[in-house]
Amino acid sequence: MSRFSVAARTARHPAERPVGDGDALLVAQGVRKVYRTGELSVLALDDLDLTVRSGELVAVMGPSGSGKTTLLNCLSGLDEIDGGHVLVEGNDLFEMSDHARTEHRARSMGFIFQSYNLIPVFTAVENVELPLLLVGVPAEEARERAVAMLGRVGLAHRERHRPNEMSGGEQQRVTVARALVARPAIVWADEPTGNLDSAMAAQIMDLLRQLNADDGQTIVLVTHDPVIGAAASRLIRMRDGRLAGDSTTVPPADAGDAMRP
Ligand SMILES: Nc1ncnc2c1ncn2[C@@H]1O[C@H](COP(=O)(O)OP(=O)(O)OP(=O)(O)O)[C@@H](O)[C@H]1O
Repeated sequence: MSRFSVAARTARHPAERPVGDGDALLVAQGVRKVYRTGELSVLALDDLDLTVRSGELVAVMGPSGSGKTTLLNCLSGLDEIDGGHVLVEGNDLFEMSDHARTEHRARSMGFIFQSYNLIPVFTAVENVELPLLLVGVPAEEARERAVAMLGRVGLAHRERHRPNEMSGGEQQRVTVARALVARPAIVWADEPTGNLDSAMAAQIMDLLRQLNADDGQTIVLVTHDPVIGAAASRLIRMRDGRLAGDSTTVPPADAGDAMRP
């Protein structure tokens, strides 16, 4: 077991949301997305159906241009769709006003991007507490929860560091802490290990696996890396805007360790 796994276990929070009961958390039905540029149009999602259950760790793979990032952006409500429905915890994202969708996203979703997207003038703990402050958690409680979350990702000693004072792997662990601190229903990650070397990538995936296993945190991640994909509990393959494969596996408990060079 890695030191991150130990930290995650020993500093565990009580779950604030019932998890892992196999209920459908997200249901996408007949989702279509068309990009139009002048006369050209690209059908990026083609009548796509997908159900994600509470507690799943889903990897989305597929060739470049197959629609992985579009799927993430549309199913999280970051981008508009051209047809179909996306229900998150029973709420149809695209029947809400833009304002309501933004609020719903802030309360029920966390995001991890390849490029970290941390606020450069904020310290690690200020970055992590931000999602809590945005949904009205009192400052003192937000700070306590952010500090605890940084401990869980193995960064207690970096609390007061700014992003440019941390390694890429450390910055990505801060973004993991920021994405999970509010215990969102679902965390979306687009190439979360894309900027990291293989050892750092393995640490981040190990951390995500541990948070998924300990808290039942639902995570959907897009990756090009077959090693990362194999460490997920469910692997979805995309081709031409459609699902081309969907397999559920139970990776061995030490899959994270096996990824390490
Ligand atoms: N903003 C956009 N405007 C026009 N076309 C777009 C836009 N974004 C994506 N596309 C097109 O939509 C299709 C799906 O793109 P998407 O980025 O979702 O694929 P992807 O599988 O994530 O690719 P990659 O692995 O290269 O990141 C591609 O044909 C792409 O060229």
